[in-house]
Parts: sequence; structure tokens; C-alpha cells
Amino acid sequence: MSTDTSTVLRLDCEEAIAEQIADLVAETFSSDEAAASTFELKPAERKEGLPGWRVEIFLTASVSEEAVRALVATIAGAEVATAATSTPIEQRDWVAAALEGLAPVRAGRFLVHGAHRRDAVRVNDLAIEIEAALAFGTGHHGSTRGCLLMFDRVTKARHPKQILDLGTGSGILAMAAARLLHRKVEACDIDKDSVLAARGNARHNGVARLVRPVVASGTSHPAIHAGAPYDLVFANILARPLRGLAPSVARVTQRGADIILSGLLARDVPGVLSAYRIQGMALRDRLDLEGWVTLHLRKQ
Ligand SMILES: C[S@@+](CC[C@H](N)C(=O)[O-])C[C@H]1O[C@@H](n2cnc3c(N)ncnc32)[C@H](O)[C@@H]1O
Repeated sequence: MSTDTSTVLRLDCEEAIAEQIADLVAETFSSDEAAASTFELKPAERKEGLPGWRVEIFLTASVSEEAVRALVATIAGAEVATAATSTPIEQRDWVAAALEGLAPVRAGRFLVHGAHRRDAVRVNDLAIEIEAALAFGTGHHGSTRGCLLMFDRVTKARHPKQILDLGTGSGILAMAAARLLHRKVEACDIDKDSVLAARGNARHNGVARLVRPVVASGTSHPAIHAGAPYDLVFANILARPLRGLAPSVARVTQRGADIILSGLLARDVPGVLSAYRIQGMALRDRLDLEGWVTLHLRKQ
């Protein structure tokens, strides 16, 4: 997420409306200006009489809140747009703050740790030191750990050579692949702050020669063609972008390629699987961790 995010607009509505608002925000603004996420509220968080879905729209200072409320009104009606609450976001390095107290994470042969816990590294660990930055991927999230564990499993039997990390965040998966396989890894993200953070992490971990993340936009990233055809693709994003990326992933992978997807909730699995099955990729393995599902697919 960008450092200049300044306001979050929150509103509750029906699921179908939430999806439409998220699509419209994505179509109308660039990812540097505004981004919307939708999710279902837990029963305890729901307000009586209101539908159970929440939309959060993150706006930078360059976007007028009134313009966004007007957009919301076209889909959800004036009442919902007016009831949306707006909260300024404190400008702080939240990842740095969170990292200060983080314990090292083990996932198969990998150990992910902060600079304050170098003492945790054992002789045979493939260690990755994550520096504080505004990027997702410290290894603690169930989706990241799921990808590392699945990668650990897959590479017990296979040795991929052409690797792509879509939505690299902190660069954690790309660095894990570079560490284990000693191969070049193409990595990209739509968020420029993440790309900068991932480049810094790659330098810090001594793999900058192998991992040089780039900024990507949309779903058919030109960046992802650089090292194609790939025989291993990571994509830890979210269900909706993952479904949209299925044709691009199919285009840039070779037969027999391994695809590791995460960022899914159990209810998202059938939709994502069918998007990839249509493109000729079949399920091989599944891992459920802390509510997040990681899938291993293979291109037929
Ligand atoms: C959940 S984080 C995963 C980070 C890291 N790969 C990990 O496993 O911890 C998802 C990342 O994907 C990026 N992203 C979202 N949609 C994307 C898209 N369509 N193409 C590329 N990156 C995307 C986000 O900016 C974010 O950095």
C-alpha cells in the first residue's frame, strides 16, 4: 500500500454492491490514487439492520472524497454514500512498528526473521531477513507461510529454473526461491512501494543479482513475460485478481509448470480452481493455514 494513503472510506452493503463498487473504483482510479477492498463482516461486527459486507476505499490526498462518494451513490444509492464513514489514516511506518516485536517464522527449510533475531538462525536454515518497509510479507501471515511450505514440498521433487513471483510484496517468496534454487526470479507488484521494499530486501539478503522486482499494472503484465515460459509461478494475491490473472498465467507458463496460489479463503477455492482449470491447470495439493488456503496446481 502506498505511503501517501490518507483516508479510508468505509461503508456496509450487500455483497453484489460491494463487488460493483470495488470494480468501479479500480476502473476509475489508478492504484496510486484509490483502491477498494471488500470483505464479509464477522457476525459480532455486523450492525443490526445492515447487510454484512464492508467496502473499504483507501484514498490518497490527490483524490476528492466527494468524487468517490458520488461514484458510490451511482451504484449503492445516496443513502449508502452519505452514511459512509471517513477516517484519516495515521502516517506511520506500521510494518516497522509491527516488526519490532515479531518472532522468527519457520516454514520448511526457510527461516524468516528480523534483524533483531539473527540469533535464531541455525546452520542449515535458508534464512531470509526482512527489513521494515511498507510491504506485505513478513512470513507471519497464513498465506505467505502457506506458500513457503508448499514451495518447500514442491521442491523436494522438482527443481524449477524459470520462476515468476506475481504480487511480490516484500519479495519474500522470490528471495526464498533465489536462496533455494540459485536461479533468477522475475518478481512484480502493482504497488511501487512494495517494489522498492522488495529491491531493498533483495540487496539486504545478498540476492539482488537474482531478484530485481518491477512495477506491474493491470492483469496482463508485460513485466511477467520477461523470463517466460516459467516452470514455477507464485501468486499470493486475493481471489478476485487471481481469477483475472488465470489467462496471463496460462500464457506465460510451460507444460508441467507448478503454480502456487494463495490469499484465498475456503469459499473462494471453487471459483479460483475453475478459472485455472479452464486454462489447463489442475489441482495437485492444498494447504489450509489460519483460515488461508494455498493451492498447488500443475499445468497439463
Ligand atoms: C498478500 S500480498 C503477498 C506478498 C508476498 N508475495 C507474500 O506472499 O507475502 C499481495 C501483493 O500483491 C500485490 N498485488 C495485488 N494485485 C496485484 C496484481 N494484479 N498484480 C501484481 N501484484 C498485485 C499487492 O500490492 C501486494 O503487495
